[in-house]
Amino acid sequence: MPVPVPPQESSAPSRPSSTLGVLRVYLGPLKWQVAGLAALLLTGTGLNLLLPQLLRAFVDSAKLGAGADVGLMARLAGLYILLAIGVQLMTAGATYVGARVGWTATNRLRVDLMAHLLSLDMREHKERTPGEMIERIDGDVTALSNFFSQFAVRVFGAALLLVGALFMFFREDWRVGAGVTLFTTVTLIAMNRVRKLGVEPTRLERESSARLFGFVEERLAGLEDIRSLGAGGHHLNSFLRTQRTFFTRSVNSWRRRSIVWQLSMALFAVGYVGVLSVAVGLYATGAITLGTAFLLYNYMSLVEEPIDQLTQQLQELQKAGASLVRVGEILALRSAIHGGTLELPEDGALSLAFEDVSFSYSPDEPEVRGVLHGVSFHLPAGQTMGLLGRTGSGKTTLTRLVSRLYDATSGSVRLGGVNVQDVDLHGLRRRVAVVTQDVQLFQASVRDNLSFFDPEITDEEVEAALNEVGLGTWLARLKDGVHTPLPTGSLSAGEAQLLAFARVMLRDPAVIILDEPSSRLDPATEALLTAAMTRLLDGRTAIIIAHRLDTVARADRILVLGDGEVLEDGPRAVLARNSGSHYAELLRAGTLEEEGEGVLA
Ligand SMILES: Nc1ncnc2c1ncn2[C@@H]1O[C@H](COP(=O)(O)OP(=O)(O)OP(=O)(O)O)[C@@H](O)[C@H]1O
Repeated sequence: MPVPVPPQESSAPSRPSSTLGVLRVYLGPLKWQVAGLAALLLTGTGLNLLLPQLLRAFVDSAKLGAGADVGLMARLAGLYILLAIGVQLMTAGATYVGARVGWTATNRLRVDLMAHLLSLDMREHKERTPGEMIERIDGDVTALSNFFSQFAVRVFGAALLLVGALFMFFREDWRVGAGVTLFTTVTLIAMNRVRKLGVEPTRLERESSARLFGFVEERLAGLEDIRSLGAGGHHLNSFLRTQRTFFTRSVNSWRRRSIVWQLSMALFAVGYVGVLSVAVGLYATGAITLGTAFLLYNYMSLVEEPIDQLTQQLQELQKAGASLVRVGEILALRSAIHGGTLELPEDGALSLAFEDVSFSYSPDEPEVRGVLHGVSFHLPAGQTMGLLGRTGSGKTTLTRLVSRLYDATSGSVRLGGVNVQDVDLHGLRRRVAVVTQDVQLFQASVRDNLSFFDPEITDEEVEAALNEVGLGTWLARLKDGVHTPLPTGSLSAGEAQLLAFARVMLRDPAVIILDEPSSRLDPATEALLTAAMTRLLDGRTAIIIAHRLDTVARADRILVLGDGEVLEDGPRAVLARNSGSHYAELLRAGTLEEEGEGVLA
């Protein structure tokens, strides 16, 4: 089984950005299925139009009374049944092929969109909420899927049937044809106008529904806080208000929408009366047979169905159009971060250097002050650097530049002497591991959580990594070992950190960036973490955003950041001896956590 390779900015395949481009790329390879669909629809429509002709022949033969050819009538009835079954089979086939085309095209589009979003750089992600991204991948693509799968079948099929039925009317009598065509045009225009009345109320209803779900999701996520603050009653009241709005908007939108079918029923009642009156009139004058009168009535029902479909689908068509534009916009986004061609060595630690690095989250707005200013340091291979600084001084930002979540606005970041911008991105991210305080766990087995779903990593390797970070006894308690599902939220903060360490162990990176947990852990867990950290950092280059003196004490070097500038950088032992240094001051204060901010300010 091939190992899934995470999408990279540099290797992202070129994806269509225009609306037509999206259609061409995703429907193009399915051209034979689309052709098959058209054939099924055409045949089905043809058969459908033939049925009333058989009915006419049957009625006209029956009218002859005793002289009727019973054999012919039986054959006509048999043929009618066969054709009716044929129509049903064609319709079922067209629905199946349509759905298949729709799902195949949109599944590919969904995968491409997902891969594209994963490959976009952090700047793009910060500009959109995760909810918006989910709406693009799910909501818009589902709208498109409906469009691909149903539009062809419903709209194209309905249009074919309508044109066919009108043609048949003209064939029988051009005056009837002209009358029904006029009726069809007026009905289509009127229903379209009326349908528009429902658009805004429907939008408001959907907005309320989204708000209701958003409300529930947010409150469930913050359940602990809500309970501990005793805010349950307040939130329930807000929930009732949100629900009431949803209800009133739903009723309003239903009322508006119901006008459409009420109008449709009224118009068709008029249409049927008109056609029947004409048919009866023509029959009375002897211009047509009774069978033809039946035929006209039947063709009228073949006009009603497509008009209903067409007006219904028009709204879907508008929705799909808007989705197609939005999907095209997302696919047109290009990551500003591109990988280079150089490969980092596969083994061994690497030195890390910042050379006069400045960085701003908004490089296009010079009036916004950047986060890092002229940062320079050199961390020899295999050494650990303790990174200190008060909140907001730029510590996390500095580490983000190493794995190229962002690129320096000026200056360069070098790994093993090579500018990170010249290195292949996939390779870079494989060699640089980041452990944040906020460990992300997935609804998957322990094994998959550690290996990131890489089947090449064996169970034994996963077990070894867990044992190495001190989670051996925890693992022994699990029912199915590494295959036990790991429910989100089931781990303590310390265990989650240790799992994150085990993940890094499995990857064997050259550089480790570690944002140490700032929350206090119990002494036993701290001891475990410290031991695991020692094993993790052994023989690797590391930056630790340190919150505790213990951790800093293990660092070879110390760098103190203040407002994005290097306040102090040097070997820890030297700084500790220099009583005037920031670091020595911190040591005198006794703890980094409680008093660090005051000292570093
Ligand atoms: N994605 C972002 N977009 C814009 N500004 C950001 C972004 N991330 C951080 N900042 C800003 O950059 C500055 C430095 O943030 P950073 O997270 O690097 O600080 P820090 O030293 O790691 O702080 P802490 O110790 O609280 O984690 C802060 O003013 C912060 O508001």
